[in-house]
Amino acid sequence: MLAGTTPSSRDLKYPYMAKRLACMVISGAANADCLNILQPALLHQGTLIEMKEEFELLESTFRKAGFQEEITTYWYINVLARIRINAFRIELVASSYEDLLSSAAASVSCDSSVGNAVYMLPSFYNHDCDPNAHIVWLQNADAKLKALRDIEEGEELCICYIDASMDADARQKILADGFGFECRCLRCLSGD
Ligand SMILES: C[S@@+](CC[C@H](N)C(=O)[O-])C[C@H]1O[C@@H](n2cnc3c(N)ncnc32)[C@H](O)[C@@H]1O
Repeated sequence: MLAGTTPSSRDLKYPYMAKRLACMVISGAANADCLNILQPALLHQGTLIEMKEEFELLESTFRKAGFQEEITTYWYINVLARIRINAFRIELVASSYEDLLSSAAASVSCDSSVGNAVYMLPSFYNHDCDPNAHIVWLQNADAKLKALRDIEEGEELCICYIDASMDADARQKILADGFGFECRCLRCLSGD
């Protein structure tokens, strides 16, 4: 797991996590290729330019601090592209599992997460606007998978990446803008 407390601006979240990973790689605490197994986000040209500029700043900071150069622009962009669609917002559940989808929707809207992290196995769960499972955090940053209904043997486990209470157009827009895909789940295909 790659974790970090949330910086004040949500926009700073992903570069912040990438910088933490860079420090872990330089110190030998993590392998440089530890996120390579995860699917990367498709990045627009403007985003790539921003990331290159961020990396130049990071590189000059490391150089001033006397670190040998061990990471490259390519590495930095590769990491950010993976963090972008695989990071989870950690929201501790107060006391019960009741009404998990409402709780997830509330946490998305009020930005009350206690941090963000990338988890390897949960990163492989695809999205569904009518999910059969949900990731929860109880006392700490250990992610638990909770079934939301009975699940048939062989049925794919899917979680919802966003607030499922929104209408289909709003959901599609957020998934396209934030995750770079057109949702093809049954609920979206039915227009609900
Ligand atoms: C966190 S990854 C999920 C795991 C990924 N499918 C894999 O094989 O590693 C998120 C990516 O999976 C794909 N994906 C997930 N749910 C989807 C859905 N409902 N419709 C279309 N693509 C989806 C998209 O490419 C999205 O950017």
